[in-house]
Amino acid sequence: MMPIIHDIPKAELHLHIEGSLEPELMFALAQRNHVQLPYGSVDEIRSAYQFHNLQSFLDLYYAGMSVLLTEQDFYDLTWAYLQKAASQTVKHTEIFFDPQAHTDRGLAFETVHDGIVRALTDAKTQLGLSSQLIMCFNRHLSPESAMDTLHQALSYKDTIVAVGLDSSELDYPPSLFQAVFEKALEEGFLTVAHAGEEGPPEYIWQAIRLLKVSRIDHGVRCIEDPALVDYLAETQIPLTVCPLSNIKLCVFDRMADHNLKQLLDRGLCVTVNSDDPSYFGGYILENYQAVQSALNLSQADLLQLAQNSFQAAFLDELQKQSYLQQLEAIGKK
Ligand SMILES: Nc1ncnc2[nH]cnc12
Ligand SMILES: [Zn+2]
Repeated sequence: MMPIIHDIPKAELHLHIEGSLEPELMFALAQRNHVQLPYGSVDEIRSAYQFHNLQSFLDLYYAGMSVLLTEQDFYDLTWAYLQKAASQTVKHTEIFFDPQAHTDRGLAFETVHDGIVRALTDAKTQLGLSSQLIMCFNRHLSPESAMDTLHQALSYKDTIVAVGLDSSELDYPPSLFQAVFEKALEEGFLTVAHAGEEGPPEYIWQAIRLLKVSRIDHGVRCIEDPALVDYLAETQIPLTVCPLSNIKLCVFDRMADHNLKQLLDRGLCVTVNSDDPSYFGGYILENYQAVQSALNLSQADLLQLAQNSFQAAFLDELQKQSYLQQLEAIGKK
């Protein structure tokens, strides 16, 4: 491995906290909460993680969450991810959570939110790791349910910076959620959306034009529309790309086929992220390593990716500049 991958400061901007639930913790929480899992061992859980598309993953992802019941469970889940991220020199992280996947099981919004935020607060003081929290609407659920969830989030504007859109993409275009996103923007939230992971470039255009997103999550199918690629290069609307996820969910057959390097060379603000690290076989470091070796990335490419991650982050200008200067200094060594 190029040691620089571990050592450079990085921001992670596309991480579903529920997707960082490792089989060991899933097992431990199942016992603690007396939840019956359809697996007999940690190994059995791991071997079930074979996916052929996004939906085949989502089915297991939502089932795995059944072990998360208390505020302490959400704290433990988040704390485990934050420790791992800090150990890989992640300095800033922007975490997605899926409130509807929990409130639909009868948990209180507050239970989920408070456990996550308590861990984020501890990470700032104990690990020197800063963060933001992004609340995702599940697009397989109705726009009415999303609006209801937005109303619940209005009391948490101090801790939730943005709203996002995730879950099954095909047949659920961003346009369905235009009214919810308009209301979120009016209330002062930033917006992001998963688009162009499995869905067509048109969904990326809709996310930009109708949902007024600050970033596109995934976005790799933009390459099919040259005008869109030009637009993304010109506006520098970032893409939070998740290489190992894309291979596990068969968006690309092999890492050597991934278009990250093409997009980077075209001048897009591409970032590298882990998406659901427990399910896809690696955290941010393993994602950087995988693209570096499969696509022959240079040290300059790696520094550009790290620089993009801070450029694309919801950080204030001063903090951004401080990380960008650190990266510039490493580049000059
Ligand atoms: N890769 C992904 N795409 C859409 N929704 C998700 N939820 C968790 N991971 C996701
Ligand atoms: Zn995602």
